Amino acid sequence: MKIQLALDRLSIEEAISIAAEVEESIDWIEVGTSLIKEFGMRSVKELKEAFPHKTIVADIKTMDNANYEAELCFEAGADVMTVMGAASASTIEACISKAKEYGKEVMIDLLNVAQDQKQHLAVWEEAILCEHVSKDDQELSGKKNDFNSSVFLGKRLAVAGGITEQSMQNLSGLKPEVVIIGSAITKSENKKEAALRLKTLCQIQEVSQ
Ligand SMILES: O=C(CO)[C@H](O)[C@H](O)COP(=O)(O)O
Repeated sequence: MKIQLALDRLSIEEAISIAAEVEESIDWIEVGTSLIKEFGMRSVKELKEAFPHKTIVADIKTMDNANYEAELCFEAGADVMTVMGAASASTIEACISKAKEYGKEVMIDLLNVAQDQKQHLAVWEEAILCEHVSKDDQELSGKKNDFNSSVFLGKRLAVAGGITEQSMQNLSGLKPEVVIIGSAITKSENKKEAALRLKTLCQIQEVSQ
């Protein structure tokens, strides 16, 4: 299981500094949607320049205008871009084909995607499908992630949304390729130690699978 560090609601400088602090315990670095909205592609470019050896995920959450947004991400240095699973098939297909052109990857965000639609999305075997509990559902409706009840049909899975050291145990049945963790690291008093504990928990789950 890879840990994708989600960097949200930060300045670019803060994002780089946090990523540097926990670099050894994380695998992929996500330039969060909030950074992309606030600072544009400069955020992706500067994170890639700071961490050229890391996989950089541009969490652009494309809903339309796929070719344009995919080119923006990949030209800025992203290795993976995100597209919403609720977008049209032509939007998702365009992101995947643009990613192939650049030798890059696509993550499909399953926020608000019904189970039958997830089945259709599973045809994109090369893409990573991301089960996601939204910030608003967490913060405004008090929803907790309960990935235990998720029935996952695709080949490559990521999980995101309020994942903590405690909720990591809910992931054992799912065996995700990527665990996306933001606040549990970025808001921790000792980020380095929090990231290390999360990495250890991932390793324990891997050996027990
Ligand atoms: O995509 C996101 C918000 O839409 C976040 O990256 C994702 O939810 C992970 O952050 P956290 O662990 O803080 O919930």
